[in-house]
Amino acid sequence: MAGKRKKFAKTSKKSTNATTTGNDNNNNNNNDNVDDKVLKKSKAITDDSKNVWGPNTMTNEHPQGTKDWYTSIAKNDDFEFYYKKMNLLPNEEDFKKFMEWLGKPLPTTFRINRAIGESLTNVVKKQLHNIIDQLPEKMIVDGDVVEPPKPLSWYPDELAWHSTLTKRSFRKNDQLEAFHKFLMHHNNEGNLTRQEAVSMIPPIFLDVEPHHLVLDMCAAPGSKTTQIIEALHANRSNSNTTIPEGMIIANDADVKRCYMLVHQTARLGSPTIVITNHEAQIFPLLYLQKEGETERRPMLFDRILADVPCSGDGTLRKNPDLWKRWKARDGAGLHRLQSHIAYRAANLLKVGGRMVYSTCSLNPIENEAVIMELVNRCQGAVRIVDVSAQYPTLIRANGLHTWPVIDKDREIYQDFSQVPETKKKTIFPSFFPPTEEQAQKAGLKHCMRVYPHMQDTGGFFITVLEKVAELPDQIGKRIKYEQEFGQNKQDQDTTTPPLNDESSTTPPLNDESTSTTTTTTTTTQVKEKKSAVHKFFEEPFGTINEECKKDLDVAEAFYGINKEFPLREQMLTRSQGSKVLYFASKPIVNIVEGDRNRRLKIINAGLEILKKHDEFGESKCNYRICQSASQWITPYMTVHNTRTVIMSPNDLFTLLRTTEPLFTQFPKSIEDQLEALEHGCFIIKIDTSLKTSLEDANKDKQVETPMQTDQDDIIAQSNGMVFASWRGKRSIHLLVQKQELQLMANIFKVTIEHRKGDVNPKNYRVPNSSTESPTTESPKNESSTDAATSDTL
Ligand SMILES: C[S@@+](CC[C@H](N)C(=O)[O-])C[C@H]1O[C@@H](n2cnc3c(N)ncnc32)[C@H](O)[C@@H]1O
Repeated sequence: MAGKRKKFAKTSKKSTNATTTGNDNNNNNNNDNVDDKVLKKSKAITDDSKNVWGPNTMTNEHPQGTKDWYTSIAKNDDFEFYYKKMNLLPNEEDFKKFMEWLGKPLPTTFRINRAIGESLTNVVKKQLHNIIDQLPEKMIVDGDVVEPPKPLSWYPDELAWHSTLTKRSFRKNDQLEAFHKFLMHHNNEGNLTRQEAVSMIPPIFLDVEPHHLVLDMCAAPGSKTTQIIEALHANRSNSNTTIPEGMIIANDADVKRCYMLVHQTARLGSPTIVITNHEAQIFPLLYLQKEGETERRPMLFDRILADVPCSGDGTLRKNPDLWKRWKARDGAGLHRLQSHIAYRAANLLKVGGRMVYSTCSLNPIENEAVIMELVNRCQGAVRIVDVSAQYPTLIRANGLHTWPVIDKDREIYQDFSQVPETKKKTIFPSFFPPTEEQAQKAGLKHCMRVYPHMQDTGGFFITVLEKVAELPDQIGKRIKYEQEFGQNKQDQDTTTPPLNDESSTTPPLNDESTSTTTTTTTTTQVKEKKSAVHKFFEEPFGTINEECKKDLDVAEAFYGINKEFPLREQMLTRSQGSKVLYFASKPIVNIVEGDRNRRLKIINAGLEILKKHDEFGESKCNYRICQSASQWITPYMTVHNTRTVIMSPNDLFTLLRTTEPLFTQFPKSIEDQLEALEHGCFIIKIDTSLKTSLEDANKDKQVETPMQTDQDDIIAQSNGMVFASWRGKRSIHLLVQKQELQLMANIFKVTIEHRKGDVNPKNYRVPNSSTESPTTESPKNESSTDAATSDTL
């Protein structure tokens, strides 16, 4: 596969790569309110994303964002009282440091997206090292010593970086200009994702492999989802064109935030993703049909991430406004929802599978208490995994074994018997710590706590769990299922035990309080509640019909797509006769095919691969290739087929510089190929090894050569790039969003020249095969029609 395959699936100029956040869970313990709060928070996240580099609250004009401002705002007596009593850090000095670091601005951290392919990853790393080499070891900005960016020691392959530099420092120090430009440029390009360091931890402990079926239960805005997608594409390299076997379902209860997920993941151009809109605690059981079997069987996941909604006090450095609002009851109010989600995760996990439970909260009621509740409820079927040997340079504290329960009036209870009747509606037995013996038996110390002062980050809680047996209430259901289908045989691979279905899962937690609880949301109430955020209007996905298959026969012949490409088998559509076809990995198609999976509320699945182009005029094939999927299909287009034209980086400059370059603007050999090409869609592939010979060819033709030797790194980025393009009468047009082309032109330092005759380059007119003029022959409004889709660079 071309090393640059992802390069062409980027839609994001300003990524909404906000890091994880807890819910804004003020003043109540009713889980139903989560949704409204989430909506508000979702707005906050969108707004945050505008501020691409530097702490979110930072502006240059306002004292907000200065060190002193942080120190002054970082105060909340209740918070300090609560966590002191919780004995979070028994050593007084450590607790002091913890409080002190919570009052400091959060450094900027970013991740190089591994999914961009090996060669581009190396180019980005090399550029970064070059910039850092030019910086002094220490710089003074605003009287403070600032250091050049450093890789996070614990993150694999130098892919995650940390910098104490902020927007403010960039503006105040000329030496930092190159670094600032690097960040802006690669962030816009989708090569980097800004993400809090601690938020990168859960996915790396999930240990995702390319064939895995993964569920990300609370996924929006999607920074961890993108990490998981990268792991599913881990085999992606220049030489490996294999289409991934695995899949990730990225789910969120908030439909608006699901669209943030669509946007965030579109940049990666992956056929492995499905975005769904369910409450995680009642995520439906899906059914897969294995090869050679006639019946569908319950589908269990290899990996599940439960990055649950939480009170979010681990994000105080990033969201200092939270200091004013922090309340002990915020965490308590989410405990039961978190427990339900964790139990549903355990339910949907394969035996032998791994799940990670995480929060950006420091509160044991949302963390260890939830884990203990899960372990107890699963009666040995789920165990906490000791991962202390993994990522040893990541500094972390052990999970707590004990903690008091403290209410809003600062009353402290050591066990449930001390709780007055009036408070039993809000304080549950599962809030309380286990006995020391139980904690040891469960391995509670293997939970991980990351505190701000340990390595200059936010706070996070992470626990890795493994399912070692079927859950007690799954066993009876499996036997019943096997009897029903006459398959009373043992599954050898442990992957298919039937389990709780949506309707029968997440029964109330097994604590005595459940029956007396009136204010806590039960599963039934959750299901019955039709909140506005759950309205779902998406057209369902389905497989393609016979008529469409006939069209695909034509497309196959037209583009010279070889039989190894699953053109019909891995194709989805939203309605028969729809203009768009989607390419998806096998398990996704399998799910969509199953009638029993109809209740799955799919927002998006796979990626757009073929689109009808009725309005484009003359072509033998009804479908054009979408830019987002061109990286996947191009390696399967036969070399001798004329619908792939190999060009040099010089030709790329010509393509970028001129909105619709004439065939005659290219070297003779390419001009001839373009002349010989039938009208319609084709693929341009950039090959940097053609550089020298085509420079020579350009000389003969006296074509300007914009390439300069000091641009080598940038030029290397173009190797393997593929562009869906349109062959007109005498000129060609890239089927790529206009803004993406502009961005590329910026990267390659090319000024776009609009040729005489480009009346309105933003709004091309429809080409007409009989009357088209060479200067205005491209598809109508190509860029803007695709703007909301993933059909982009
Ligand atoms: C901590 S954030 C997740 C952050 C995300 N994992 C990331 O890394 O970008 C929690 C998410 O849970 C969602 N949420 C809240 N209640 C939920 C529920 N019952 N089921 C599923 N998602 C829920 C919120 O909309 C929010 O997007």
